[in-house]
Amino acid sequence: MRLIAEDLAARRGEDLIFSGVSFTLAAGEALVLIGRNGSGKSTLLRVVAGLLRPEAGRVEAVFGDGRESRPAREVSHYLGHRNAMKQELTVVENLTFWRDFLGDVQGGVSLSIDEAAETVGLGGITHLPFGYLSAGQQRRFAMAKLLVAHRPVWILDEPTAALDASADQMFAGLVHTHLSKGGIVIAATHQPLGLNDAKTLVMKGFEYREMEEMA
Ligand SMILES: Nc1ncnc2c1ncn2[C@@H]1O[C@H](COP(=O)(O)OP(=O)(O)OP(=O)(O)O)[C@@H](O)[C@H]1O
Repeated sequence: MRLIAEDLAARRGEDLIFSGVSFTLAAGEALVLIGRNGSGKSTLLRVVAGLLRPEAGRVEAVFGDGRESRPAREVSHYLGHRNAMKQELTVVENLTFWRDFLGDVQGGVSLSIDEAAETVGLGGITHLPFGYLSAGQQRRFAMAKLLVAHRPVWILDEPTAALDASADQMFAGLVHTHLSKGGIVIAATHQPLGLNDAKTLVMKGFEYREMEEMA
């Protein structure tokens, strides 16, 4: 499978944030978005995830010889700044919802909720309401969401912001395993996350580009 973005443009409110963004990622490849605050990294990730309609262009998952394609959002996990979990529900209830809602794509194999909890280092507390957990524990369970439903594309927006070094290391391991199995990762991150061989895309933001042209 390949992830292909062609000539994407996106608008927030009145402002065109970027245009002409294209990239191709093959199985096992990662793309890291680089750019100052407000340059459009989160906006691009939300477009790829299908959470924001592009102003122009398209982003698709293309299979085999290219005759079959699906919108990228149908094969993607999105881990944004927020955890996307209900505070009142237990961890098991939250992860069960995501497992059933997202399902496994492409005959992939996912982990059970207990296995995923063990993998993020938090086996044994999945019966607790999500809201009872520490911020770091909550983030680790948000990462477990990536494991309970198999989706080949992981879209990650600052996934380890505010986490301790061991959580960084744990998550880098998850990313590495995902890529080694032929997964695709597109991320905005200031942590290395084991993405040393990743492709990079520099986001400049529209105002910045206009200023550069004027200078
Ligand atoms: N909901 C929104 N409505 C209007 N403008 C928005 C909205 N969200 C973001 N923007 C604007 O879009 C631009 C790009 O924001 P975006 O969050 O994509 O940047 P970023 O590169 O991810 O920044 P950061 O590194 O700070 O997370 C910014 O100028 C921001 O003010």
